[in-house]
Amino acid sequence: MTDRPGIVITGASGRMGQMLIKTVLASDKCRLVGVLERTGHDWIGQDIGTATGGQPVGVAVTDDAVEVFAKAQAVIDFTAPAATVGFAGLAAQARAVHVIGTTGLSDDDLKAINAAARHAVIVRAGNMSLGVNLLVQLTKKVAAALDEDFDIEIIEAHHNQKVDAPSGTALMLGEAAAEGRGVDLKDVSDSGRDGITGARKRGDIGFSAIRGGDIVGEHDVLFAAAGERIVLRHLATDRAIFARGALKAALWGQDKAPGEYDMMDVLGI
Ligand SMILES: NC(=O)C1=CN([C@@H]2O[C@H](COP(=O)(O)OP(=O)(O)OC[C@H]3O[C@@H](n4cnc5c(N)ncnc54)[C@H](O)[C@@H]3O)[C@@H](O)[C@H]2O)C=CC1
Ligand SMILES: O=C(O)C1=N[C@H](C(=O)O)C[C@H](O)C1
Repeated sequence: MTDRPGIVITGASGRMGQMLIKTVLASDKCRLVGVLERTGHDWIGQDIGTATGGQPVGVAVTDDAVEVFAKAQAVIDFTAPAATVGFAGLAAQARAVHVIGTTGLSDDDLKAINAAARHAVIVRAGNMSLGVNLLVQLTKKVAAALDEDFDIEIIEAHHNQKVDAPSGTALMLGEAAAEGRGVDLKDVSDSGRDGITGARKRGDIGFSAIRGGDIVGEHDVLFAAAGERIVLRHLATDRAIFARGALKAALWGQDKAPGEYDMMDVLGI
């Protein structure tokens, strides 16, 4: 039984942290060997089962990443950019697969993550669900088939606690649309319109973000031309879809060579 990979979950009390812990505990393909929270959090030292209102599971919440990563074959990390960059170095030192779901990463953060991937397997994606990763492929195909008579707009909606915009998923979709069109997203991205913006520039890829209530995550890719519109849509109604994808990535990464991978690699699509 001990050959099942040991998994550490970071951000144990977060929306995704709690869903990931549930998913790992319910799986017969892995073991939960540690859960991490930020220093000063009320749950530090408590059993994660009792902290979440259930029976003890024999895993105490810790704030010591070095100690807990040493027990891990994989670290699944949905936290915040500064935390994730630190964890990338520490997971690489422990030679643990690092599955990164955290979004809002800067170019410098991405460089640091890429450097850590020289020593260990990192799987990173702004969205770990099967549906969104298929939508990314569809977006690339549709964008390649249409010319700039079709304006591309990406509209996303999330809960009122989300701190980054556009969402990681919206950026994945934007990158896919830009790739399909053979352009660099940095040159055509248009987000945060406000005031007298002027007419829409032909060829731009626009982003709009809605924040409200408990929306789990909704993404539309709109191709709008004179006289017709195509809308590609993904609606997430349960965070379990992200947790399932992340666990799949953690298991997939066990026999891979060091490097940075994404969910397309994991799903083989
Ligand atoms: N790639 C994907 O499929 C998905 C990505 N996300 C992303 O995951 C991230 C987290 O989302 P939520 O769970 O909704 O946020 P949340 O705010 O509910 O949870 C984040 C948790 O990380 C903890 N944390 C922050 N710094 C830490 C540190 N240094 N050490 C240990 N723990 C630390 C916080 O205390 C908190 O418990 C966001 O960036 C979000 O966009 C969310 C859902 C799906
Ligand atoms: O913060 C969230 O909740 C989500 N974040 C990811 C993103 O930024 O796209 C994935 C999902 O949409 C939920």
